[in-house]
Amino acid sequence: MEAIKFEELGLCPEILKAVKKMGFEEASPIQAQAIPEEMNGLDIIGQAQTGTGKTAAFGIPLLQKIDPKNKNLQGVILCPTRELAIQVAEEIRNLAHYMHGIKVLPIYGGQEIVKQIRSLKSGTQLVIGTPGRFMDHMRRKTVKMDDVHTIVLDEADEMLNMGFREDIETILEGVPEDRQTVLFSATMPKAIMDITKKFQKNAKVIKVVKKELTVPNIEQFYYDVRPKNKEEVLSRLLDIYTPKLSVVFCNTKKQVDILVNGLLGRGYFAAGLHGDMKQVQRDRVMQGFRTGKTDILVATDVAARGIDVDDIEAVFNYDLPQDDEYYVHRIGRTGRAGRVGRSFSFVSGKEVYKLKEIQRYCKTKIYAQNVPSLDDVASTKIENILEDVDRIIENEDLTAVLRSIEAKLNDSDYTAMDMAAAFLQMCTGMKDEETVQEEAIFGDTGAEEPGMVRLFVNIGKKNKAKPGDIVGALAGESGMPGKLIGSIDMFDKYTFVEVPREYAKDVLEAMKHAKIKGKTIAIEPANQK
Ligand SMILES: Nc1ncnc2c1ncn2[C@@H]1O[C@H](COP(=O)(O)OP(=O)(O)OP(=O)(O)O)[C@@H](O)[C@H]1O
Ligand SMILES: [Mg+2]
Repeated sequence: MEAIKFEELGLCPEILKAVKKMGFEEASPIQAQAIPEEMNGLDIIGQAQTGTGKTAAFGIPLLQKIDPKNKNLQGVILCPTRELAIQVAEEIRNLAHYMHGIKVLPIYGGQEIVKQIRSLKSGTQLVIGTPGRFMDHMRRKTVKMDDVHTIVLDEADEMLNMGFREDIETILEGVPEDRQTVLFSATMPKAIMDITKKFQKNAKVIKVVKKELTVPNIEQFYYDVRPKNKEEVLSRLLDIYTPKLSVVFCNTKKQVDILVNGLLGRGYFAAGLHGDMKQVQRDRVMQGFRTGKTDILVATDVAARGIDVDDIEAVFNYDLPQDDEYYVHRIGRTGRAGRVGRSFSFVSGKEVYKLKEIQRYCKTKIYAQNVPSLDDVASTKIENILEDVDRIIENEDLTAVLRSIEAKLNDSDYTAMDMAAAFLQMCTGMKDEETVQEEAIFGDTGAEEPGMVRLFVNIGKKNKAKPGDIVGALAGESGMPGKLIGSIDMFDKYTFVEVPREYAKDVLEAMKHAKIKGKTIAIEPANQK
């Protein structure tokens, strides 16, 4: 298809200017096809692959329809997760950058409702919200629905899924009947298409037709890995492919917590994201990931849909997703807006049949690969370093360091080869990075005394361990008797212990396999709670 320029779509000059500023050169196929139809006021069901600009495809025509002089609410965009609501609001704000008098507000649970009410009252025309919190405002009558002319369901299939459906129905009942209802997603199962009839009038289906549901610029691999080896295999793949940013999907919150601890213990900059975390913490994690302070996001499916972070180069299915659609959305966190990406899925035993089914659903090929050996990892590390060496020798001025090397050579019996080998050894060892990591791992864990780190110990429901037993186990396993006892408290199946910061990492490592009265216990930093 001929590329379509934004200028051909009849947009107002302010939006055209904003689109240029955002670096969009031409409209993506879904934008080219959906924007004109939406501007004609039609109800739309839009389906296009992940990362192909659906947000702007519904955001641009919606902004064009907002009357800046009218300070009432006019448009509502619903998203399944808080992080997505924040991100979509950001993209819409960028699109509205040159438009005056338009106020865009994300509202989601976990944020102070009083603050939201105040912002809503100050003349917000466009709200991007999660269904639960939006409904809350409808009930409190803190949103006025009379002038709402457009409602968008981003990730419509997810939102119309059983879990969200009632909320969505309630919201739609509160919106004036002559509204425009717009649904978008990368997947649109038939069952959902049937439901949409209830909410839309003569909806026009706009499907950017592609054979595969996943984007072709993602290389997809899978590995047969026993559950207990997953963490090790993940580390090897991270070391070999060195993705700038990666997302690792797990099926449970608990697995997210366990894996984050494991990766931190191995010296990676990882952080977890799941629904049991406080909102401030979720925001902090996303912020850290977007700015590259954290380079591995370990998440449940809360991060599977819509999340758009430029440098995600790899997605891992640490656990295979339960639903086929989720595979599409999860791996779609990479390979966005024409970039390349890789996905790695772990299967164990019979799960390979599930993977084959996913493959049929996506109409794509997922290639089997052998788990890389430690030798592979070591040689890749060396190759990468030697590539850096090429680049440095070609591009950088080395006069000053050459002088130091010369001095050392004159001063000793070493050859230049000896020194180069020692440097290479040092570079592959990564020892320094681990010490830098220390502070980042534990942060403020809420320990009473300075210099101490509070660790949670999960002793299991039926384990009748006492504080003394735990301290004993800690001391015995880590081989640091006497040093570990800061304070210890006991409540229900969780207890916590405070240990000196410099030992905290060793304790975590040692306690992975520790047993109290024959039962294994789990231990983790308190700031992960
Ligand atoms: N026309 C365009 N040209 C270049 N980049 C674009 C264009 N439109 C959108 N983008 C950028 O592409 C990225 C992906 O867009 P977006 O998040 O809207 O994808 P999506 O189709 O909603 O994906 P998902 O199904 O994962 O939600 C964003 O960073 C967005 O700013
Ligand atoms: Mg999207």
